[in-house]
Amino acid sequence: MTDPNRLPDPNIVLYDTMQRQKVRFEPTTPGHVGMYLCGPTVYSDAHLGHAKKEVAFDVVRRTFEHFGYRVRFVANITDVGHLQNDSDDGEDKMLARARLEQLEPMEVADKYFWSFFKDMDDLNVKRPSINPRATGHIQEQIKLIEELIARGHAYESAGSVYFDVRSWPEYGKLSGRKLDDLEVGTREAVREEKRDPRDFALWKHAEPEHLMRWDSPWGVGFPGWHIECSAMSLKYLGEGFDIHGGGLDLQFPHHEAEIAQAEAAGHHFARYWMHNNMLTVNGEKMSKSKGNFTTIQDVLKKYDPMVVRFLLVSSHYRSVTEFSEEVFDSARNGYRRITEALANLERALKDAPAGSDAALNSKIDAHTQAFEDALRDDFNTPKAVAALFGLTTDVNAALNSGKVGRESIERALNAYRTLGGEVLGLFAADAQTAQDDTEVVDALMELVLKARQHYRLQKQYAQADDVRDTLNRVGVTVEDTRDGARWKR
Ligand SMILES: Nc1ncnc2c1ncn2[C@@H]1O[C@H](COP(=O)(O)OP(=O)(O)OP(=O)(O)O)[C@@H](O)[C@H]1O
Ligand SMILES: [Zn+2]
Repeated sequence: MTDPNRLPDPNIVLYDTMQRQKVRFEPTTPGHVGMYLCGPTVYSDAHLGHAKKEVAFDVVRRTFEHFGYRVRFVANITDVGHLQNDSDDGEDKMLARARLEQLEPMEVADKYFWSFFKDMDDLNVKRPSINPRATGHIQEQIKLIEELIARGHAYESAGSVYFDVRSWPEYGKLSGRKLDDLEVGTREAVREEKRDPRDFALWKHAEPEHLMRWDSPWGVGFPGWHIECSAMSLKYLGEGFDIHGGGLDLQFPHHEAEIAQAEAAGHHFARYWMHNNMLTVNGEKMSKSKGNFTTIQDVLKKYDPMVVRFLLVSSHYRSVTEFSEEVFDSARNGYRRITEALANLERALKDAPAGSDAALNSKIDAHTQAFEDALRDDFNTPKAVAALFGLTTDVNAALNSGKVGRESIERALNAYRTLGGEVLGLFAADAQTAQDDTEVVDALMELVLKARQHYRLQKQYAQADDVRDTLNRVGVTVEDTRDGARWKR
């Protein structure tokens, strides 16, 4: 178990997209971390790409908690304002889906909100401390837009309000884009409403057929996509909060717009920016619009959720994760190696002698240290997983060489449960499953070995060898000792 009295670790380093380098994390409030993560637009089932992002930031959160910080993790739900093609015109993604499924827009939002949380629960992603929805924060968004108008950074036009990018020279600082190089993607009609085609919508006038609508100082309308995140992160995390996260593809325009909206209104925004890289299929980003996606639920029909999570943490959050059957198979084997060592330890604990094994203890401590150092260095999960494999090799060697003292077994079990379980989140239901399986497997093996013994006593050696060969084929070896037959895998 993570020590609940551990003092906040001052040596956590993270890659800050804004500063374009690794920097040491220094919290605004000592011992606390405020994190905001851009959540899903709830109009369809989540795919494996979304899982990469959620698991990546779940590990960031768990790492801070492990290192003695109290984390407030805010992740929003976008249920209005995200227009198709991420631009300022086109239909709202929620409304398009509502039409397709013949549902109320809020029914669509709730349906996919719950399916998203079911997926995340399955993947053992911790629930956010606060999970604000855009439609529940219309007042906060209107207030922020009013502040921007008052300061001369936004203007009303035909019932919509736009952010005036020319009034804010820092626009582009996160993504490194120059205003003059930006493409202009909107239709002519929308362009005519804007002073500059690159201005983006803060509030949109709602046509009579538009179902999601609210009163505002500028008439009936709905908020733009970006404004919700500036308003809700500041509301729940306060000025100059610590970390803002999201997918690399959100850097522009979404995060750029979030920063401009908050800072131009006079607020201090996020102090560190973290972005996860993409999950790819044949080298291309998995995405809904490309149609090359596999939903999390479809993946879970075939693979254990903990194997999926293991696959995701086996690559770094800032690296691309390529998705294929082969990658899954190797993740399954890797994950099994670790859970089998855990099960072997649990089995060994039952009749472990008292005492401790100094050599094994120091190996366990060294692997724990390597694991923690890896995570301190920009949440390097592949290196942390390598430390778990190192632990597994040493644990297996010790168990195979004879009886290990109870204290050392408990120390190893604690390392697995803390590092693999609490920090990487890899043993959700499985810690239980591994234990249940162990009991079943033990009972079955006892029966099988009894049957083999019976054949041998009857001098039916061919049958006895057949039992042993069959077990060998599935990786179980049988040893005949003076105390009877023993098996191991
Ligand atoms: N393949 C992916 N790998 C990692 N993160 C992803 C991937 N696809 C989407 N995300 C992240 O999930 C969040 C929501 O993405 P979004 O709903 O736009 O998904 P999408 O499949 O890219 O949809 P669309 O193709 O319609 O843009 C974003 O933060 C995005 O960065
Ligand atoms: Zn956002």
